[in-house]
Amino acid sequence: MEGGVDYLIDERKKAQFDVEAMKVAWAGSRQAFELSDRIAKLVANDPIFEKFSRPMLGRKELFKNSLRKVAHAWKLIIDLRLSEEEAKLLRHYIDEPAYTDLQWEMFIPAIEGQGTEEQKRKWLPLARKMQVIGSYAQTELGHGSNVQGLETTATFDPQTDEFVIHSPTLTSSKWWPGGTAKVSTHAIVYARLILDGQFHGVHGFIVQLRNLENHTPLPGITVGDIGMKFGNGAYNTMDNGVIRFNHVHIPRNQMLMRVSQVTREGKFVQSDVPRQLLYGTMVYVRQKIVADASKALSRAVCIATRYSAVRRQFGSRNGGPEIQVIDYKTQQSRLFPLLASAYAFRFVGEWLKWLYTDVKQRLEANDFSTLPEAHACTAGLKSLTTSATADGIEECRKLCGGHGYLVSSGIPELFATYVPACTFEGDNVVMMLQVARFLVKTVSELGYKQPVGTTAYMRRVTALMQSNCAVRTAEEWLNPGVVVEAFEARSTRMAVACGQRLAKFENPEEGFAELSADLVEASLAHCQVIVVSKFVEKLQQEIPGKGVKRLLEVLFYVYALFLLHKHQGDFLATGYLTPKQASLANDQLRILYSKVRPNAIALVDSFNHTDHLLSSILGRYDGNVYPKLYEAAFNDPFNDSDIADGIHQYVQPMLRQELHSAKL
Ligand SMILES: CCCCCCCCCCCCCCCCCCCCCCCC(=O)SCCNC(=O)CCNC(=O)[C@H](O)C(C)(C)COP(=O)(O)OP(=O)(O)OC[C@H]1O[C@@H](n2cnc3c(N)ncnc32)[C@H](O)[C@@H]1OP(=O)(O)O
Ligand SMILES: Cc1cc2nc3c(=O)[nH]c(=O)nc-3n(C[C@H](O)[C@H](O)[C@H](O)COP(=O)(O)OP(=O)(O)OC[C@H]3O[C@@H](n4cnc5c(N)ncnc54)[C@H](O)[C@@H]3O)c2cc1C
Repeated sequence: MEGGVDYLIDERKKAQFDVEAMKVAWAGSRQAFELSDRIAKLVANDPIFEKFSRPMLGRKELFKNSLRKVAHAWKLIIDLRLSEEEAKLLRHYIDEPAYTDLQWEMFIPAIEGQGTEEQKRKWLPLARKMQVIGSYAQTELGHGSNVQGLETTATFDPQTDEFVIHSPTLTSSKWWPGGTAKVSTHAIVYARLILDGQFHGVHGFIVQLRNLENHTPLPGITVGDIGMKFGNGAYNTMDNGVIRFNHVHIPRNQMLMRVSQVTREGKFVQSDVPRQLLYGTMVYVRQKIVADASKALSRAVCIATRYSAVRRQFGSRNGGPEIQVIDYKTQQSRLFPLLASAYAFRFVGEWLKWLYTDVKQRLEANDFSTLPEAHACTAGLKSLTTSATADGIEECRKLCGGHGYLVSSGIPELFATYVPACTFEGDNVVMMLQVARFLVKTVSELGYKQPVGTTAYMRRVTALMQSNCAVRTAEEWLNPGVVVEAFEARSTRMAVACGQRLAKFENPEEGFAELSADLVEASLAHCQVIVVSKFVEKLQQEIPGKGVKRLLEVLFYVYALFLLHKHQGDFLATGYLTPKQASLANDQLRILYSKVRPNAIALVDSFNHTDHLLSSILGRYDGNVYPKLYEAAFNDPFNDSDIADGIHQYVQPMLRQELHSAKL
C-alpha cells in the first residue's frame, strides 16, 4: 500500500452521524457555514494565496510577498464588495499575520472604544478605507505586562495646544507593536499624561509616524523592525517594530478623550467612565483570541487524526497490514481529548462573543456594571484556551511521530505562529492573576452579596462545600448535572480555601503575592467550570442532524472527564471525590474513546478545513500521504542538485585527507 487513500475512504464510511449537519453545528448556523465555505474556496483557488513555500523564504521576500497578498485581498474586498464579516473570514483563510490585523482588530477598536464622537467621525472613515494605517503601540522594551509602568511621556504644551510625545529612556522605546516597523502611518501610542508637571495616568494618543506621500518616518521618530522571531515563516510576515520618540508634537485633539479629557487650558477632566475602559481594546482582542483558539487547535487535531488513521505500526500477521496507530488506546487518550477540546473551545468562544457584544452595548449606553466580569472571563478564557491550544498543537506534532517534525506536516509553522498567543494580549499567568483578584473579591463578598454571571454557582457555597459526589458506577458519570457539580464544587472549595488563607495575612497584597501560584490554580478551576457549563448549555439547544447531538454529548464527556482525570489531585484534595469515583471516571473515559473512534475522521472532516488552510501533507483530505511526502522531498530546492554547494570545497578535501592544504 503506497498511499493512504483507501484508509480514509473506509474511515469515512464508519461515521455514525450526519457530517454535513455537524459542519453546520461547528460553524454555528447554516448561513455561517455557507459563508465560510465560500470564502475558504475563494482563497484555496487563488494562486496568490499559496503558502506552502512560506517557510523556505528569506525575511525580505516573505514580507514583500505578504504585502502583495494583503493588497490582493484588499482589491478582492473592494471588487467583490465583501462585508466586514466576509473580509475577516478572508483574512482567516489567507492565514498570514499582517499589519491589517492591527489595523482592524486594535487601531479601529481602540478609536471606537476610547475616542470621542468627533474623533470617531474623523478617524474611522479614513481607517476603514485604509487611507491611514494604524497600529497599537503599548508595550515598551522595559514594560509589557505592567501598563501603569509605561515610561513614554505625553506632556501638554499650553503654548502650542499640543502634546509632546517623548521616549525619555532606552527602556521606554516602544517594542513589539505589529505593523509598525515598515507599514503603519499612525499608531495609538500609550503614554503617561503630564500636565503642568503632574502625572495623570496612562492614556492613548493617535500619533502619525510616517509621511503619507513618501512613507518616510516623520521628524523625531526613529523606527525599525525588532528582528526575526521564532520559526520560519510563521509570525515573521509581521513587521513588529521599535519606535523612539524625540519630542514629537501632536495636536491636543489626538488624545483619545472618551475616558478623560484635557482642556485647552491644560486642565484634566475625569468623566464618569471608569479608567479601565482604556484597557477595552485588550478585552475585545482577548475575546477574539478565545474565538480563534478552536480554529488553530482543530487544524492540528485534523492533521494528527487523519495521519493517525493512515499510519500503521506493529501487529502485522501473515503479511497482513499493521495496526493503524489511531487504534492504540494511548494514541486515543492523547488525541481524543484534544479533539473534544477543539469543540469545547468553539462553543465557549461563541458564548464569549455573545457576552462581549452584550457588554459593548452596555458600555455604549454608559452601563459599566458587567465590565469586571467581562474582564475576568476574557482574561481567564484567553489564558486557558491559548495555553491548551499551544500545548495541544505540540502534542499533535508528537502524535505524528517523526513526520510531524517536517515543515510539510504543517504543524511546525502552525505552532510557531500560534504560541505567542500565550504571551501577547496579556501573559497567561498575569491574566489568571486578574481572574484571581475577581474570585477573591467574589468569595470575600459571599456573606452579603449574591454572585452573578459565571460565578452564580457560588451562591450554593454551603452545599458545594459540604456535599460529596454520589457516583457509584462508571455509567453514573454520564450525567451533565453530576459532572458540572463536580467542577463547581472543586472550584468553590479551591477559591474559598485561598480566601481563608489570604485572610491570615495582615497585608492583603503580600498575601496575594505569596499565594499567587495557588490562586492561579483556583482561577483555572473556575475557568474550567465556564467551559464545561457552556458546553452543557450548547447541548441543551436544539441541534439538528442524525446523531449529531449524540456525538457532541460524547465529546462533552470526553472533555470533562479527561480534565477531571488530569486534575484529579484537586478533586481528591478538596474532598469532593473519592479515589474510587475518580477511577470510575477514568473507566468511563476509556469507554468513551471507543465511541469516538469510528467517528474520529468524520469529526475532523466536520471542521471543513481545506487542504490549503491545513497546508499539510499528513493532514490531506485524501490521506495520500506517502507518495506526496516523497514527491515533496524531491521538489525541495535543496534537492535541485545531487552535489550541494560546499561539498567540493569542504567535504572532498576531508575524504582525500587534503584538509591541510584546502582553502577554508
Ligand atoms: C490579509 C487580509 C487583509 C484583509 C483585511 C481586512 C480585514 C482584516 C481583519 C483582521 C482579522 C485578524 C484576526 C486576528 C486576531 C487578532 C489578533 C490581534 C493581534 C494581537 C497582537 C498582540 C497585541 C498586543 O499584545 S497589545 C499589548 C497587550 N498588553 C497587555 O495585554 C498588557 C497586560 N496588562 C494589563 O492588561 C494590565 O496592566 C493589568 C490588567 C495586568 C494590570 O493593570 P493595572 O495595574 O492598571 O490594574 P490592577 O491594579 O491590576 O487592576 C485595577 C482594576 O482594574 C481591573 N481591570 C484590569 N484590566 C481591566 C480590563 N481590561 N477591563 C476591565 N477592568 C480591568 C482589575 O480587575 C482591577 O479591578 P478591581 O476591582 O480594582 O480589583
Ligand atoms: C508576537 C507578538 C506580538 C505582539 N504585538 C504587540 C502589539 O502589537 N502591540 C503591543 O503593544 N504589544 C505587542 N506585544 C507585546 C505583548 O503584549 C507583551 O509581550 C505581553 O503583554 C507580555 O508582556 P512582557 O513581554 O512584558 O512579559 P513580562 O511581563 O516581562 O513576562 C515575563 C515573565 O514574568 C511573569 N510575570 C510578569 N508579571 C508578573 C506578575 N505580576 N506576577 C507573576 N508573574 C509575572 C510572566 O508570567 C512571564 O513568565 C506582542 C508580543 C508578541 C510576542
